[in-house]
Amino acid sequence: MNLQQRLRKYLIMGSQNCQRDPVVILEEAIAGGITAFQFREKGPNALETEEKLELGLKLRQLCRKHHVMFIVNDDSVLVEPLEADGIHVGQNDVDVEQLRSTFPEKIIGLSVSSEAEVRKSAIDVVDYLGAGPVFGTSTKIDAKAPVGTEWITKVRAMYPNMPLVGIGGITAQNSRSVLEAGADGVSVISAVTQADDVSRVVERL
Ligand SMILES: Cc1ncc(COP(=O)(O)OP(=O)(O)O)c(N)n1
Ligand SMILES: Cc1nc(C(=O)O)sc1CCOP(=O)(O)O
Ligand SMILES: [Mg+2]
Repeated sequence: MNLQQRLRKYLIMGSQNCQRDPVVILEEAIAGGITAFQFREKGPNALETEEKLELGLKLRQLCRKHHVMFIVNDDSVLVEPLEADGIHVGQNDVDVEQLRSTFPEKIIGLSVSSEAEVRKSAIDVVDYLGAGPVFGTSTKIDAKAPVGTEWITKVRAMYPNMPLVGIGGITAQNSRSVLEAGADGVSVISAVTQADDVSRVVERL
C-alpha cells in the first residue's frame, strides 16, 4: 500500500474524544477498515505524561498488530517511545524542516487551511497534507472557519501528486464529496468515536 492508499480512512482520536474505552473503539474501527490512526491526546480532559504514554503504547500495539499506520499528533517527544510511523503537525507546532532533520525516515504530515499558510510552509519536506476544516466542527476548540471542499480542490490543483486528506466535520454522509474534490482520504474524529456502531461508520466512510 502506498501512502495515498494508507491515508484513505484516517481515524484521529484521544481518550478525550471517547465515552467508551479508547482501546475498544480503536479495535472496532480497525475491524471496520481504518487504514491510518493518529494518536491525538489533546484538549480538555486529555491525559498527560505517564498516562498519555501508557495509552499511546496500547493503541500503538493494536495498530502494529493490524498493520495500521500509526501517527503521533504534535508531540515529537513521543515519536521514538511509541515507535510511531510519523508525526502530524500544524502551522503553530514544531517547524517541519526541523522535524525532517530530526526524523529523516518518518512520515511527516502538515495542516494547511489557506493559500497564505501554503506559501509560508516548507511543503517539499512533508509527506502529506491535512486540509481543513472542510466542514464545521466542534471537536477542535481553536478550529478555523470552514473552508469547504473548494479548498481540497485548490490544494489538489497546486500539488497534483501530494498525498492529501480532508479533515473537519467529515461524516459517512459527506465523505464522498471530500474524495470527489480530490482528497486521497478522510480524517475523522467524532463521526467515528461517537458512533453507536463504530465499524459500520468506518465501512461507510
Ligand atoms: C490529518 C490531520 N490534519 C489536520 C490536523 C490538525 O493539526 P493542527 O492544526 O496542528 O491541530 P491539532 O490537531 O494539533 O489541534 C490533524 N491533527 N491531522
Ligand atoms: C483535529 C482537527 N483539525 C482540524 C483542522 O481543520 O485542521 S479540524 C479537527 C477536528 C476534526 O474533528 P471532527 O472529525 O470531529 O470534526
Ligand atoms: Mg497540532
